[in-house]
Amino acid sequence: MASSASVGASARVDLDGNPIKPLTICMIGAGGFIGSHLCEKLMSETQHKVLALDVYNDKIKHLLEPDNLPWHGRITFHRLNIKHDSRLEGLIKMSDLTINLAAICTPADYNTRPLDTIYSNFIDALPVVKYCSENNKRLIHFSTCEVYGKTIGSFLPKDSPLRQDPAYYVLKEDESPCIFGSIEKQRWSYACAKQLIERLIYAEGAENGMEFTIVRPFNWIGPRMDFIPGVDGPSEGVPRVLACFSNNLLRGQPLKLVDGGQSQRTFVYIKDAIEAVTLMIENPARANGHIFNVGNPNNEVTVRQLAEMMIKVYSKVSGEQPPETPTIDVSSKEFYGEGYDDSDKRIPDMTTINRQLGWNPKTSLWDLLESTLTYQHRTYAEAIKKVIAKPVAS
Ligand SMILES: NC(=O)c1ccc[n+]([C@@H]2O[C@H](COP(=O)([O-])OP(=O)(O)OC[C@H]3O[C@@H](n4cnc5c(N)ncnc54)[C@H](O)[C@@H]3O)[C@@H](O)[C@H]2O)c1
Ligand SMILES: O=c1ccn([C@@H]2O[C@H](COP(=O)(O)OP(=O)(O)O[C@H]3OC[C@@H](O)[C@H](O)[C@H]3O)[C@@H](O)[C@H]2O)c(=O)[nH]1
Repeated sequence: MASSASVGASARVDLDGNPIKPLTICMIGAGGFIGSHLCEKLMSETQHKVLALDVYNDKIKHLLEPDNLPWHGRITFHRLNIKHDSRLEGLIKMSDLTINLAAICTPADYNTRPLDTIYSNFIDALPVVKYCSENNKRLIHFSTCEVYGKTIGSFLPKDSPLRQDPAYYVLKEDESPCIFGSIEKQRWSYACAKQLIERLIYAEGAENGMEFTIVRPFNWIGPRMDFIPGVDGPSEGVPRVLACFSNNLLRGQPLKLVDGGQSQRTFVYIKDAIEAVTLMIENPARANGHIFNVGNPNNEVTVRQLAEMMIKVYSKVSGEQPPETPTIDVSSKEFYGEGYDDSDKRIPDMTTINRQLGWNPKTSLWDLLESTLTYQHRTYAEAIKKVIAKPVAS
């Protein structure tokens, strides 16, 4: 099987050996964490054109300027909010493929801004699906591993041996149920909105023949994820865990473990995950009609173990001593507020993506943290020193 990434740009072939035709891709949410890495990959390794739509472009500025970049003319930025912009349909019509990444996707928002979360993840995605269906355009939609919610095993007694049986916790696209908490646990507003848009896309495929692929990312992490509060984001903002812990490390503060850091996650390096998305883009016959878990089942840790590893790696890359009190426990109510709840464990089943696209992640958790924290230190350490030195206005 020929790898699409291993051959030169001029002679690139898909997984079945057919030459890859250059596509025009309408990428919505291109200015975010995943979008910025996908744009980088598409510009440096392929001949595809990208219409990059977002309200911000800070994370892709290096791809847009200056004019003499080798991919000049293949990427154009369109500053627009898909909630209310009549240009959206035209841009989808001009493209061969639409990729929708736009979303509110930070857990601190799910229980505190549930309306914005539901609108962003369901209502705002509706016109994108409609325009793709009506205009016979292919759609790659970004959903989430959160649609699985909690594992079946989490409902078994604590000492049940069945908890060790993968049948009770491995998450399979075509078999696992979606298990959310009660309505007052507003954490699940995001997962529920994502689930309904998945069902709508699936139904468009079944009833109207729309060509679609749904991606369920399992904690993709790497450089440019979210923001560092008080530097390139609001001081009171709460980003996802990688940026929360990076912020604590940069400031020499203890890392906060929500409810003791007992939840488990599998983390995958963004650059590995982007390889999977590129395969989906360039192998429509293998990707259409499928839902794909994209994660790294070998990189499982509790949040406490993640914190401990990040402390060690940061000390290595920065040359600084770890904080005297490395971690502290905080309750979820104190950290996220009322209505928070959590996924207990997230191991992706890899059968579908292995079979359809032959993809496997490569990077260990230690290695991906080393490159990511090197980036965080290089990008933010000086800025943090300045913020800390600034006298607080009285
Ligand atoms: N990073 C992960 O591990 C992860 C995990 C599961 C799911 N996802 C999903 O992947 C997608 C991308 O995630 P990300 O980590 O890059 O998030 P991100 O927040 O970095 O990127 C989302 C981008 O969408 C843009 N956007 C939001 N609403 C918009 C609107 N109305 N109009 C125009 N642009 C808008 C934002 O400005 C942002 O740049 C999301 O759908 C998210 O739910 C990501
Ligand atoms: O400072 C912190 C931040 C977070 N946490 C914990 O770390 C874990 C991971 O938190 P993240 O912020 O990365 O978010 P989650 O993994 O819960 O959800 C994410 O999963 C997939 C995507 O859809 C979203 O990007 C997001 O919802 C949670 O258990 C959270 O409670 C801490 O213990 N301390």
